[in-house]
Parts: sequence; C-alpha cells; structure tokens
Amino acid sequence: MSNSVGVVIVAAGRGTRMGTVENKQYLLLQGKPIIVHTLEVFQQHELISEIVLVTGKEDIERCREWIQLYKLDKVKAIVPGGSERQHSVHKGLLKLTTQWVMVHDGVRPFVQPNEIEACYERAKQIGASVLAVPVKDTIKQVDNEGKVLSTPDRRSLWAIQTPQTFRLSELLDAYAAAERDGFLGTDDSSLAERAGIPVSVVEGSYRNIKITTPDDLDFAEFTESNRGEGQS
Ligand SMILES: Nc1ccn([C@@H]2O[C@H](COP(=O)(O)OP(=O)(O)OP(=O)(O)O)[C@@H](O)[C@H]2O)c(=O)n1
Ligand SMILES: C[C@](O)(CO)[C@H](O)COP(=O)(O)O
Repeated sequence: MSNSVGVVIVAAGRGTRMGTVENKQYLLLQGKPIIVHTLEVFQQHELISEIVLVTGKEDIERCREWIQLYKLDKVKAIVPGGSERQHSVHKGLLKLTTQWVMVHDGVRPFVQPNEIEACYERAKQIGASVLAVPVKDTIKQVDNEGKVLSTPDRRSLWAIQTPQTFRLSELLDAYAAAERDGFLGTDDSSLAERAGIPVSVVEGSYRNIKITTPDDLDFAEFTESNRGEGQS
C-alpha cells in the first residue's frame, strides 16, 4: 500500500467524433485493439501495481477475453462506465486500493514509460500532476457569433493530456465534492483544483494524442508502424 500506484483507464466513451460503427477504443492498430495498446504500457511499467479498466457494460466480456489473451494480469477489475467521462472515472476510482492513482484515457496509447515516471515523481513533490504540452498555435477567445474577444498570452497556455496523478484519498474527496456540487469537468485535475489540491504540469510529448477524430487514426497507424525506428 505504501506509495503504491494504481491506474484507472477509462474506455467507456461512445466516440461520436470518430463516427465509426465500432467504438474507437476497439479499432485495430497494427492488428491489436487500441485499448490493448494502452493497457500494455501500464502493464509493463514497474511502478504500476493495479489497473482498473472502465468500459461500456456490453464490452466487459470481450475486454475480459483480451486481458486473458494479452496476459494483462495487473487488471484487477473491469467496471461499467457512466454517461460522462467524470462518472466513468469515479466508478473506477472506487475499485482501487493503492495510495496513488493515475487516471488515463484508454485512447491515448502513445504515452511513454518515462512520462509515467515523471508524472509520479512530480505528484509526490507537489501533490498532483498532469502531463501536458505548451500550445503551439495562437489561441483566441471567440464569442458565439465568431467575434474575437481576446488573445491570451500563449506562454501561459498548456494543452492537457493524461495521465493525471493524485493521492487516491484526495481525488476521491474531490470527486465526492464535485458530485455534491453538480460540477462537471472535462478532466480530473479540474476537480482537484477546485478542492484546493496543488497541481503541476509535466511537459510531455505532442505524440501522446487522444485518438478523437478520423485524422488521428492516420497519425496513430503511422506512429505504431514506425515504433522502434527512431520514434520515442
Ligand atoms: N462516458 C464516458 C466518456 C468518455 N470516456 C472515456 O474518456 C476518454 C476520453 O474521452 P473522449 O476521447 O472524448 O471519448 P468519447 O467520449 O468516446 O468521444 P466523443 O466525445 O467523440 O463521443 C476515452 O478513453 C473515453 O472512452 C468514458 O470512459 N466514459
Ligand atoms: C482528460 C483529457 O484527455 C485531457 O485532455 C480531456 O479533457 C478529455 O476530454 P474529452 O472532452 O472527453 O475529450
């Protein structure tokens, strides 16, 4: 239990922006479901002792079969998700028994082992951490009619990824508070921030994409087929 690290991998989304019949987390990348690629990164990491996988209720059985087939023996539970990502994460958190938790999107298969380690080290120092990259484009705030309202200073803007790392007890409290207050966030850190938990960014890689739209699949195929050929 002391300094043990578990991970909740959420894969209960519908993938509406991808628009495929098959849910995007189960599409094949080099012959293997995307969710299996993601699970393998954490299965193979020495820091991680437990994995909780959150999926659609109708997908639990096939996920169980893949877990057997690919020998993913760190997966301690497969739980059905909720209607929003936040609900899915919450259900997963309730199954973990470790001191620390990483929350990771099932559709981010390109996270690197050294990034996982850096996230954990920073969380131990600060309280919590999120993997992120500085934004490369100029960002504008725009109103509903398309009128530009402002141009925030890019130097303070980061695009946030996963994993996001917390003390499990603190994140559970933050989730309970969000539910009580009816707060819905698009990431886990936003719940921690409103609970007063200090969060630090860890600079990651632009390759750690969330596979969201069809163009992301082209990138994913390219990256996976070039693995081991100079790609980190
Ligand atoms: N109710 C939900 C919604 C999302 N997720 C998971 O959260 C991650 C990030 O969500 P996103 O990529 O936006 O997935 P979807 O919600 O599936 O996509 P979309 O918004 O296009 O429908 C994904 O691994 C997704 O499966 C989840 O577990 N439960
Ligand atoms: C958690 C996340 O991946 C960080 O970028 C992202 O916020 C998930 O948001 P989505 O709207 O569910 O894609």
